[in-house]
Amino acid sequence: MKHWDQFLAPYKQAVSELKIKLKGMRGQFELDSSHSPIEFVTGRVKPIASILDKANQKGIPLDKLEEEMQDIAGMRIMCQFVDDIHHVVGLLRNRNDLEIVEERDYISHKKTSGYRSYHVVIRYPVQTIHGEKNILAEIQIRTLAMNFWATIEHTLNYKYKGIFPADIKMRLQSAAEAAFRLDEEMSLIRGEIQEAQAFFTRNKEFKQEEKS
Ligand SMILES: Nc1nc2c(ncn2[C@@H]2O[C@H](COP(=O)(O)OP(=O)(O)OP(=O)(O)O)[C@@H](O)[C@H]2O)c(=O)[nH]1
Ligand SMILES: Nc1ncnc2c1ncn2[C@@H]1O[C@H](COP(=O)(O)OP(=O)(O)OP(=O)(O)O)[C@@H](O)[C@H]1O
Repeated sequence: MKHWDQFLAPYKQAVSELKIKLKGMRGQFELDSSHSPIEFVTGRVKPIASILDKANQKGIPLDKLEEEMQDIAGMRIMCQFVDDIHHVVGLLRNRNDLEIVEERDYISHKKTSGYRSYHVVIRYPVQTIHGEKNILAEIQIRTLAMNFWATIEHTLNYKYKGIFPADIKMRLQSAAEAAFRLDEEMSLIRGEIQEAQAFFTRNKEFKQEEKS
């Protein structure tokens, strides 16, 4: 158990730091009074049982986890619009506190399940009392609609242990297309939505100023 605590410590540190940094980006857009491509951010360290399951399924030896399991530290960035995803990827590419080692575009190339997201694998340096340690982390970037679909599908996956009955599989695929059409529709009225959001923000600030 102490061994796992030691092994996972840099991953925990990376997730905490990345949460602060990525949430900080949203705050910076707010300060600039410009549309934030980041709606919200979550992160997690992969549960030990899930690490062991995945290592077993993929034939990864436990002494090769650091190099071969890319999602022990995982972040998720949720965006309002599909275009925001590309904006976020651009922001990540420009950072010099992390290095992008791989990008997987499951938006242009959706998975057969219907899954859509943009995945970026990064190498991230964690400062420890024993010096710098580079770890791999996975950042999944998706719209709110893609996240809704993926969350529901993930839950059902647990229930059916990955083997969906044919009708559920079909419904999930058609729900994924409906979620994507929703993203496309929202993109068409993006200007209107952002104008309304800017109006609400100004109004809120004005009311707060009036109170103080
Ligand atoms: N809900 C849902 N999530 C998915 C699906 N496919 C990938 N993901 C998410 O993306 C992660 C893995 O992304 P991939 O790029 O497929 O990584 P991989 O190493 O090729 O495949 P995994 O063995 O699934 O990790 C998973 O751990 C999930 O969080 C899917 O069909 N449904
Ligand atoms: N990159 C990530 N950022 C935030 N949360 C994540 C990320 N990847 C997975 N999660 C969530 O963490 C929880 C546990 O993750 P776990 O690694 O067991 O799931 P998984 O993504 O299905 O993994 P696997 O690739 O092993 O199938 C789930 O609720 C999952 O949705």
